[in-house]
Amino acid sequence: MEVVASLSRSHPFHCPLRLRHKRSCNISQLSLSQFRACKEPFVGCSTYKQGVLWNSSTLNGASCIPRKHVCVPWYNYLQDFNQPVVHKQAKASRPVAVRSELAGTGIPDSTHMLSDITFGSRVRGIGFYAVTAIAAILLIVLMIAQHPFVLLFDQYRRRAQFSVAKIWASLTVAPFFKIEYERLENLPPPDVPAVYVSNHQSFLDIYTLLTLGRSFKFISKTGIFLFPIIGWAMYMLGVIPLKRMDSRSQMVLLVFLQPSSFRAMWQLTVILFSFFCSW
Ligand SMILES: CCCCCCCCCCCCCCCC(=O)OC[C@@H](O)COP(=O)(O)O
Repeated sequence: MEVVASLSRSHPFHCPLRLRHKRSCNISQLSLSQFRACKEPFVGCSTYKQGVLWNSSTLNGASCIPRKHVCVPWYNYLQDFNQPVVHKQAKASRPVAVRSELAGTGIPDSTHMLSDITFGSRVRGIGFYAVTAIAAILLIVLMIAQHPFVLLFDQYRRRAQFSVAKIWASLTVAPFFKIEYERLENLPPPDVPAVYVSNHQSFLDIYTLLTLGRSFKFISKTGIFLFPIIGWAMYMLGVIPLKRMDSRSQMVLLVFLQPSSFRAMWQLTVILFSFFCSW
């Protein structure tokens, strides 16, 4: 997993985080762009052209898949926070190589065939989901119990809930992956408002980010809130819902990202996933 951080549009710097599989050298890449929106309000995206595919059947290894558009830069949306510019660029294509591959219609040399999925990989995939489900079922009780107190004493940052989420993510990841953090010191302090953009090459970036133990305000598509337990946890964590194709919902998000908005006042850190850039 790799993080790209930038404090200004002209002077980006890199602070990679790597998420390695214990048995292989495959790396799940994630890139984030971080900006102190209070000083220079803009949001950016990664320029990575390689996607990394993970699913329950391929936990034994990641398959790099080419992506035509990792994201469309958000600069055009947010050049002026007071007057957001409507992006006229053609809609970027969605990364559908995963589905194509499973349907046997993927890019020929991009991924392995279904027949390559070993029994061991299947077992590991099932094990991963079993561990994450059991951990979630146990920990959601704790989250529900402490939620009234969280709302009373820490309504905005919800640190206690993020601590539980960190435990959940750590318990899930530990048996299957070894997370190596590099240049973590380049990240701003937790109480500095910032916007991070993840290229969301796999769902593992969520686990990895949660292990940092920071009170991120994730942006999520609304459909995920419907998942039992995970959706409840997201609600209690204060995850911000976004209807991707709904212009009103998009505008609400843009207002939320303004430096003068509540985000800056609350000293929050926002996580955006880059697929939101390719509406
Ligand atoms: C005790 C249990 C604790 C559980 C904690 C759960 C914390 C979840 C953190 C919220 C992260 C939500 C991020 C969702 C991002 C998102 O919206 O992903 C959608 C993408 O995939 C692509 O969707 P699609 O293009 O439709 O395939």
